[in-house]
Order: sequence, then structure tokens, then C-alpha cells
Amino acid sequence: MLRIAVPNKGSLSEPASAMLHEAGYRQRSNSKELVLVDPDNNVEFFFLRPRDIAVYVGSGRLDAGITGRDLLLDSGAEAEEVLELGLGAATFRWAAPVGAYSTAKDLQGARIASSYVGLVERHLAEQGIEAEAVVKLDGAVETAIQLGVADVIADVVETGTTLRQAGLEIFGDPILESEAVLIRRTGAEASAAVDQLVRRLQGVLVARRYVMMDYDIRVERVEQAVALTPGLESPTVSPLHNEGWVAVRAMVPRRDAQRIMDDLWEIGARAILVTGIHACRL
Ligand SMILES: Nc1ncnc2c1ncn2[C@@H]1O[C@H](COP(=O)(O)OP(=O)(O)OP(=O)(O)O)[C@@H](O)[C@H]1O
Ligand SMILES: O=P(O)(O)OC[C@H]1O[C@H](OP(=O)(O)OP(=O)(O)O)[C@H](O)[C@@H]1O
Ligand SMILES: [Mg+2]
Repeated sequence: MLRIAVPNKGSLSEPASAMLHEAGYRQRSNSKELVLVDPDNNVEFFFLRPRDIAVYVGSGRLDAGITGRDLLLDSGAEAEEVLELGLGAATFRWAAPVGAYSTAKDLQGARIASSYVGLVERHLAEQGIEAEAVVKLDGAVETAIQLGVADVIADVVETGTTLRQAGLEIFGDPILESEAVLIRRTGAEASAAVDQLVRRLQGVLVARRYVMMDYDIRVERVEQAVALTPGLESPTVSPLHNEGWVAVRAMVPRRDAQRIMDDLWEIGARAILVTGIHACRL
């Protein structure tokens, strides 16, 4: 049975479970459930703290897991990314009181607070910067400066609201662009069951990012139209009963659908229909 780790709490928990559910797996109905067997799919889900997931997967006790790239790198576990999941996007950044710092070079001799000390220490070493101290805190690190424990913080920034409210601003280049990822133990042997999980999740990503577009167009315009809707491989072009017209069907990126419909209309396409994709395997 495939054993998969899923975040039990925090920002990644709900969207990760929703994605697995969309991929056809059973998910828990009660947030207190920590282990769930999905017998139809021969999978056992372990709901664990996202920070711990790379440790379990890296140890080889679990076959795969969903966690944040920042947490994976912070853990130093022997695990690697298999698939980006398009959720939980955040950047990991330096921040300090407004006007106090401008570049990462200013961090020489500074006291830095973070919940991600593994990530911070490695980044400082790579940049050749020697901080006075890297203070590990569990959360709410923004307050560490006001309370005199640190001069600078390194933290997850999503909207930036928490920083602004604490009178802080980001400075320097981003330390990391993070998102939720599916991970496996580094160098794990090939597994048909994991490959199937990956294909299912890829199917969800495509179904979320693309829509199906159908339209009718005069034959002489079909090349122009197909240039606007090239599809992933090649669009389907079918004859219509009305002579001189064809029907075209192609997948298009969801976020471009309205613009493409405008452009198709301009070149004479009619009966343009957009439908969602519920599931796919490409
Ligand atoms: N607004 C956000 N705040 C914190 N983490 C976020 C945010 N958006 C995305 N993430 C990602 O979620 C993961 C952190 O999850 P984790 O559950 O540890 O923290 P959390 O969402 O802050 O939850 P909590 O602090 O309540 O335990 C990281 O990979 C982080 O990049
Ligand atoms: O840029 P924003 O949209 O404001 O989000 C980022 C903030 O959210 C998280 O804190 P969380 O609420 O998880 O509290 P914690 O620090 O106790 O983990 C994170 O640590 C930042 O503080
Ligand atoms: Mg948090």
C-alpha cells in the first residue's frame, strides 16, 4: 500500500487535501483524523505537520508527501521535489524596520530571527555573510525585533500584510520562491504506484489550468483560428453539415479564454463555447 504524507494543519492543509480529493482519493472528514486508509486506491494517508513531512519521507518511512519547498530545504532531509502543485505560493524574505536595511550585505553581524534557521544559515553561508546570531523562533517572528531579540527577520511573505502591520519592510533579493510540492526520498527506486499518483495530480493541474473551447469557423479561416487555439498537441477539426464551415475543439489556458474568444469572434468564429475539464490524463 502506498503511504503518503499530507499536511494536517496550516496554509497547505486544506488545499492539499482538496487536490487529492479532486484526484479521486478519499480524504478525511474530520481534522482530528491522523491516518486514513483509502482501500479503493490502495493508499494510506498520514496527516502530519508540514514541517515534519520531509523528515518522514527522507527517512524512507513514507513513499511520498506534500509540503512546502521552503520546509523541505529547511529540513535538510534526503528528499527531493517530484512535482510542483501550484498552491501555497509564498516567498521567503529578509525584513527589518522601515529604512533600517537595504541589501543582504548589511546582514554582516546582525541578529536574525526565523522559524527557518536551516534555510537562513545555508543562504548566509552561500552568500559569505556572517551574522552575529540566528535565533530560532516558532512563529510570530515579526515581533522579535520590537522585543529586542533580533535586528532582522527572515520569514514567509504572502500578501505582506503581517510585515506592514509590524512596521517592517522587505529588503534584499528573495531568499526563495516557495510553493507546495510533492516530494520523494532522494534516489528512491521507480514505483508504478507513485507514478500513478503523479499522473493523477498532473491531471488535476491541467484540469484547473485549462478549459475546452469549441467553435465553428469558415474553412478558409481555419488556419488563422487554429493559430489562436493551437491546443496542447493539435486541435480537432470536424466537418459541419453546413458546407464551408468546420467545428474546432481545443484546450486553451483558462486565464486566456476571454481574450481568445474575442479574437476568434473578430475573425468570424461563432457558437464559441467554453466548458470546464473535470479530469484528464494527458
Ligand atoms: N500566508 C502564509 N503563511 C504561512 N505559510 C504559508 C503562507 N502561504 C503559504 N505558506 C506556505 O505554507 C507552509 C507553512 O505551513 P505551516 O503549516 O508550517 O505554517 P502556517 O500556514 O503558517 O501554519 P501555522 O503557523 O498555523 O502552523 C510553507 O511552505 C509556506 O511557504
Ligand atoms: O504576508 P502575509 O499574507 O501576511 O502572510 C505571512 C505571514 O503568515 C504567516 O504567519 P502565521 O499566520 O502562520 O503565524 P505564525 O507566524 O505563528 O506561523 C507567516 O509566518 C507570516 O507571518
Ligand atoms: Mg505560520
